[in-house]
Amino acid sequence: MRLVAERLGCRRGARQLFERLDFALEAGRVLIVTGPNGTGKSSLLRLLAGLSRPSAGRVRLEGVAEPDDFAENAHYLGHLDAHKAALTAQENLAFWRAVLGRPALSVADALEEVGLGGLGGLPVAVLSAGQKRRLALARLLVSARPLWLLDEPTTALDVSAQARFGALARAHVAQGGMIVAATHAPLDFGPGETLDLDRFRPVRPVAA
Ligand SMILES: Nc1ncnc2c1ncn2[C@@H]1O[C@H](COP(=O)(O)OP(=O)(O)OP(=O)(O)O)[C@@H](O)[C@H]1O
Repeated sequence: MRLVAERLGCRRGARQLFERLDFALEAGRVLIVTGPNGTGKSSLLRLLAGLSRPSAGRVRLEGVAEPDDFAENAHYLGHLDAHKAALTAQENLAFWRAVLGRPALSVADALEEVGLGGLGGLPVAVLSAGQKRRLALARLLVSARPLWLLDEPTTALDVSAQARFGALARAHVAQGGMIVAATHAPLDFGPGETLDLDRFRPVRPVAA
């Protein structure tokens, strides 16, 4: 499996954020996307997830049965955790496991993996910010999807949760998964490259 971006451009409102972006990500590799605030890291991830359209170029996933069906092969984890506050952690995760399909870990095992074993019966409303983030990350584990698109995945995580998630991410990559992660933090998710989005800002003509 291979994720390929060709001559990608992204416009938000009146601004061209980046253009002429090419990359190819192979199975078992990681792409860390960096750049100052506002360069378009989240916009790139949304674009890869199919939540918005590029202003130019295209993205494709090679080596899958339905090449255009990105959604079936990708997990997108944005800034928002997408939990129902009134439901318990277990109920939220069971919902996502049923909706996402391709079941992987059980709800109980996924909660254990992210260090939430014992808290599954609590309503999400009473969880701390870091616990909510851990629950969002557990979603990656209940449904098997090769491509993880992660926007600042370690926000609000304490040092041990960061290490724990780093190990889960490296295991995913070691099994042939792929990760594209936007981050300001140094993340070790396995072998791969760093993409500095700042290098793809549009070049403005110099005034005469
Ligand atoms: N819906 C929108 N309409 C207009 N402009 C937008 C929209 N969404 C984002 N932008 C602008 O696009 C730019 C890039 O935003 P984006 O969130 O992709 O940056 P980022 O690199 O992820 O930033 P950060 O490091 O702060 O998370 C920002 O200037 C933002 O204001």
